[in-house]
Amino acid sequence: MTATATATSAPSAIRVAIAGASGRMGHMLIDAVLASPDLRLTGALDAAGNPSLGTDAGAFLGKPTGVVVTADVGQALANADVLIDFTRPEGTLAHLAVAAEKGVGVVIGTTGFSDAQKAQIAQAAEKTAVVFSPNMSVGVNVTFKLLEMAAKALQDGGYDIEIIEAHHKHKVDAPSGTALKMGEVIAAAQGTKLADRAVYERYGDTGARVDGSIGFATVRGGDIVGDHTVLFAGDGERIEIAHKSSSRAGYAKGSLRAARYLAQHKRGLHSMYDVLGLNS
Ligand SMILES: NC(=O)C1=CN([C@@H]2O[C@H](COP(=O)(O)OP(=O)(O)OC[C@H]3O[C@@H](n4cnc5c(N)ncnc54)[C@H](OP(=O)(O)O)[C@@H]3O)[C@@H](O)[C@H]2O)C=CC1
Ligand SMILES: O=C(O)C1=N[C@H](C(=O)O)C[C@H](O)C1
Repeated sequence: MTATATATSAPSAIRVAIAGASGRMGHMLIDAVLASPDLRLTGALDAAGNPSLGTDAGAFLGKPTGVVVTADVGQALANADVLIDFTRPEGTLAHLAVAAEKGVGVVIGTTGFSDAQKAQIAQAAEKTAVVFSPNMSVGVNVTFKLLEMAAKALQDGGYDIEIIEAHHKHKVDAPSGTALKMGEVIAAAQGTKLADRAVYERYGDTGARVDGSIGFATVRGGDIVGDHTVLFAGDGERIEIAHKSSSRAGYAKGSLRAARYLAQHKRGLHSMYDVLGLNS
């Protein structure tokens, strides 16, 4: 989706603030919100020292919005129903703490959280509604479902599982949040835990592959938006389940669906499965 026109928002529009406003996802999200009549951009947040601070959030599109990019979380959330946050874990957690106090819903797209940080998100979701997913695209979430099915069906067939992901050269976390989630989905479908099976590195005299392990391989380069392939390697055959993003539009579109979903919820930790009705 590339939004081309600025829509006039309805009086009842959901008021949306964007964190990471000048980032790759921030720009996609601002463009998408401005093109959605049922949403209104009311806040834009970025890191202290970011060159966009003090400028109009729509300046990069040549579309003034009247919303000025700020590093002040309280100011960015003053008139917001929902915050959409694609920043870094420490930024997201700081924004979430303020949003939880104000009862502002939060869509968290940021990846790279530790287990302790994920527990903080769950705690904040007792006060406000949160959608937390390492991938907002409908296609990736359907891919998770396909992986659940494949992992169950192939469990006793001696298939070795490897997850290969590729992203642009600016990405700072590895493996991607999506790749980790794929590993979790597969492990859970097989009645196990990823932590007991994951192999994140191989180098030198590794020995033979450990049966039942789930291997991860990471590629970084150029402007690759996001590719994920899960390989089930058996005797005499291989199955590959892959998703490839050629644009960030799918992530933005899914995030807006999550924002609309949050406008109907007061608290609780929700996933994109909840938003998309994929739980059954
Ligand atoms: N769930 C999903 O569907 C998707 C998730 N992602 C995830 O979203 C995140 C952002 O990705 P992307 O847009 O490519 O990254 P960018 O680096 O392009 O943008 C991040 C933005 O957040 C700002 N930021 C960084 N640290 C902080 C902080 N501590 N407080 C406030 N703002 C901060 C950056 O400002 P500055 O440049 O000044 O540091 C920048 O404006 C990543 O974790 C990525 O993995 C990405 C795509 C899809
Ligand atoms: O950093 C990115 O770009 C992306 N990050 C997410 C992840 O870590 O899974 C989602 C998507 O793959 C793009």
